[in-house]
Amino acid sequence: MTNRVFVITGAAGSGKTTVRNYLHDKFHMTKVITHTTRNPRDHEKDGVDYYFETKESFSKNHYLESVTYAGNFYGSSYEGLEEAWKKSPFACIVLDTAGAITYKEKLGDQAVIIYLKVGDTTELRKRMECRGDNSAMVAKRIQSKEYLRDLEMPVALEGKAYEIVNTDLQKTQRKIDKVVTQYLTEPMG
Ligand SMILES: Nc1ncnc2c1ncn2[C@@H]1O[C@H](COP(=O)(O)OP(=O)(O)OP(=O)(O)O)[C@@H](O)[C@H]1O
Ligand SMILES: Nc1nc2c(ncn2[C@@H]2O[C@H](COP(=O)(O)O)[C@@H](O)[C@H]2O)c(=O)[nH]1
Repeated sequence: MTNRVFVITGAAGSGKTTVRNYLHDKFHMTKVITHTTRNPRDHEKDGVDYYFETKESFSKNHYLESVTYAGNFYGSSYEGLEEAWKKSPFACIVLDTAGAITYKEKLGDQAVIIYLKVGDTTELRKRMECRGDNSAMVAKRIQSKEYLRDLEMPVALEGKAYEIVNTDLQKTQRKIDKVVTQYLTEPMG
């Protein structure tokens, strides 16, 4: 089976992490843990949700791609992806749209991009607040140019990504199942 990485992208609060966890639980995909300099949220653990870094330690890793998002650095390492593929042929990762574009450019068909769409920005804000995000952080995030950019599928991903509207989570899961099944059942190359 060809190694693939399922890249879940979309705006903050659109449900990327929820879908990534579904891919892990249902299809046993290995999660690629990324690196960030932002502070952990209350429930987040180092090495599980992210590798939490200082600016100095962040700069020492070897990244396939890295970005600045709402004033913090984020990056995904080559080693993280290779390690994930040693455990299972299908890996999954959560990235902003800039990272998703880079994955598609660098990995071609090995990167399966799923863009989650939630058009209602009031709903996105509500989801972040319900998740327990600090309200000052939410206010900063929704004013960031990266958040505003990720509200729409980027032109560079048109025709190269699956777009799934994530309002009803059960419907989303069914659509995700259809996408993944195509790759599970493809003939040997
Ligand atoms: N379809 C849905 N309907 C309602 N709530 C949802 C849905 N999908 C996810 N959520 C909830 O919305 C909140 C945000 O989801 P999640 O953390 O997965 O988003 P995210 O895109 O990873 O966000 P971020 O980029 O800010 O980390 C969570 O509390 C999650 O349980
Ligand atoms: N391009 C990358 N984007 C990443 C990476 N790790 C996470 N992210 C995305 O950043 C924003 C903000 O994340 P948050 O956890 O602070 O809400 C979100 O869109 C993530 O998907 C990465 O390594 N590269």
